[in-house]
Amino acid sequence: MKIFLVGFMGCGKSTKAKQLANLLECPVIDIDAVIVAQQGMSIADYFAANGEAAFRKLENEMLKSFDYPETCVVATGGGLPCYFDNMEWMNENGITVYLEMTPPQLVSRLHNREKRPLLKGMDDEQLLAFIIGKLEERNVFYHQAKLSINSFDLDPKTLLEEIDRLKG
Ligand SMILES: Nc1ncnc2c1ncn2[C@@H]1O[C@H](COP(=O)(O)OP(=O)(O)O)[C@@H](O)[C@H]1O
Ligand SMILES: O=C(O)C1=C[C@@H](OP(=O)(O)O)[C@@H](O)[C@H](O)C1
Ligand SMILES: [Mg+2]
Repeated sequence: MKIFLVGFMGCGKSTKAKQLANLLECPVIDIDAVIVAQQGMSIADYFAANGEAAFRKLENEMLKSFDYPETCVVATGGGLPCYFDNMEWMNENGITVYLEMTPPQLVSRLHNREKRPLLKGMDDEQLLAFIIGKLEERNVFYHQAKLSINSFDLDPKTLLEEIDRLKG
């Protein structure tokens, strides 16, 4: 079983992927971390050097070419499901889970904005407006996930139970 976690920046994909993988005793793959390791630079530096379009192409290639173990948990970047046929591909190759949060909940989790090039320099008010607008564009992709669940207070055991229920 491959579990793909999707959702907006700050919803907890990277953190929950590690927790779920711990519970399942399986490997965790964070696509952003794989890109950082392969490119030898941070996501922010990659954006600055090559631009967003190049990053989208790279994450698409990485998503599809990675040699996934049979059982694993995959944390995607917040934009990944919204480009090319990535969402469709994840639905064909595993169980997709949308970790949902309200815009104010997301703002409260996004302290480290310099690490995320799309959020660089924003104050709380600008960030809230940005999130509301971007979610409007992105929700159509995120909602293609097999399971949608609010992740603000979600403990990994409950998340795993919900995923197991889905598998039937
Ligand atoms: N349960 C939690 N309670 C408080 N802060 C959390 C919790 N889970 C994650 N965070 C923090 O929220 C931020 C976003 O989490 P992260 O896993 O990086 O999200 P994503 O990968 O979806 O962008 C990080 O600073 C992380 O430390
Ligand atoms: O939403 C996005 O477009 C992005 C989200 C980031 O990942 P996180 O969602 O883990 O922050 C990272 O891939 C990049 O900064 C772009
Ligand atoms: Mg992440």
